[in-house]
Amino acid sequence: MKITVVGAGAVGATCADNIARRQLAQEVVLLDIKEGLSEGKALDMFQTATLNGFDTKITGSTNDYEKTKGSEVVVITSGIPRKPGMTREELIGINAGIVKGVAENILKYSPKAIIIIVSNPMDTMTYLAFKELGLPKKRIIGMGGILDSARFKTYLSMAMNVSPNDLHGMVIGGHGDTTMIPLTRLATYNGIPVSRFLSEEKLQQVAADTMVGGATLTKLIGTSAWYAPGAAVATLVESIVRDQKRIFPCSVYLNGEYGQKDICLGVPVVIGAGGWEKIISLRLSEAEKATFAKSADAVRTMNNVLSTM
Ligand SMILES: NC(=O)c1ccc[n+]([C@@H]2O[C@H](COP(=O)([O-])OP(=O)(O)OC[C@H]3O[C@@H](n4cnc5c(N)ncnc54)[C@H](O)[C@@H]3O)[C@@H](O)[C@H]2O)c1
Ligand SMILES: O=C(O)C[C@H](O)C(=O)O
Repeated sequence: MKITVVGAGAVGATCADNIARRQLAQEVVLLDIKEGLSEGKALDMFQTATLNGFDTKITGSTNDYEKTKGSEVVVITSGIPRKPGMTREELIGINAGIVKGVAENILKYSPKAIIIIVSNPMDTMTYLAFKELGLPKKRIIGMGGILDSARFKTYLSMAMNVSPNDLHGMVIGGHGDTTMIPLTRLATYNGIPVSRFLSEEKLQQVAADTMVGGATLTKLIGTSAWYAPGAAVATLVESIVRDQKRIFPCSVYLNGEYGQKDICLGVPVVIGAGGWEKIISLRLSEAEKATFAKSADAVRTMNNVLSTM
């Protein structure tokens, strides 16, 4: 198994590190456009092999796609992150060109790869990759909902003072400050609805904190987050590589599901060796359906910007 991570910045490097530590591949290739960056980070990371107990080979590459040849999974993190006060959507002007160019190069050397899109605005970048590459829809997966759900469970655990590992909950819809939908009604504490433990007001606060989770970190750090994003991508990769058939909310191409067509948006999917294998249809309330439709409208507006570029 060979996995390529494009972009050796904060998220890409953390993702490669998590993939190596979990021994998900024989080789991880880290590629970046910046001279020497990926080679340096790959070597530094490989020097942790005897310390962290893995033997995955980590190779750096400065824009040489030949080294990525035959990758079975490719993660695209290349592109600029937002600064405090910005939205993810503001990154479209620069990141669309980067993602398009990178995806085309990847396809030349790894035509059978499952491609994971991380660069923001993620839902629109996933749609762009799907349209440009012409690959089967199940091989294009946008990562955002796994991270947002991890944040949702973290905020729930802080509000309830319980282990996040006993909490289950999902965030669907767009990966944006105003487009994500934390499904508070369906969240449970080991199968028991969390509404039994938190007031509606507290639950709404958890949802609001989750939605601006990325913006909160960007304000604190000065650039966007990487530990949880890198781990979230590795968790997605693990379900593919180990064919685990786990259910995660991911941005996938919808063709009528959830009442939406011709859009990539976060919905629960089964992730296995084939990429996203099946969309799980949730029984949403009328209010949740309306919020999902609104989220789709906002993402579609961003997708329409692509045709003006
Ligand atoms: N989907 C998510 O959940 C999620 C989470 C975190 C970050 N992000 C997004 O991921 C992206 C990367 O974030 P980061 O913090 O790692 O940024 P970063 O600036 O640390 O790293 C980005 C890297 O991409 C490289 N790059 C730029 N153009 C390239 C090209 N054409 N080919 C190869 N490499 C290229 C840069 O040299 C840089 O090293 C941003 O767009 C950010 O918004 C998404
Ligand atoms: O917040 C960002 O801009 C980066 C990423 O999408 C995140 O949610 O951490």
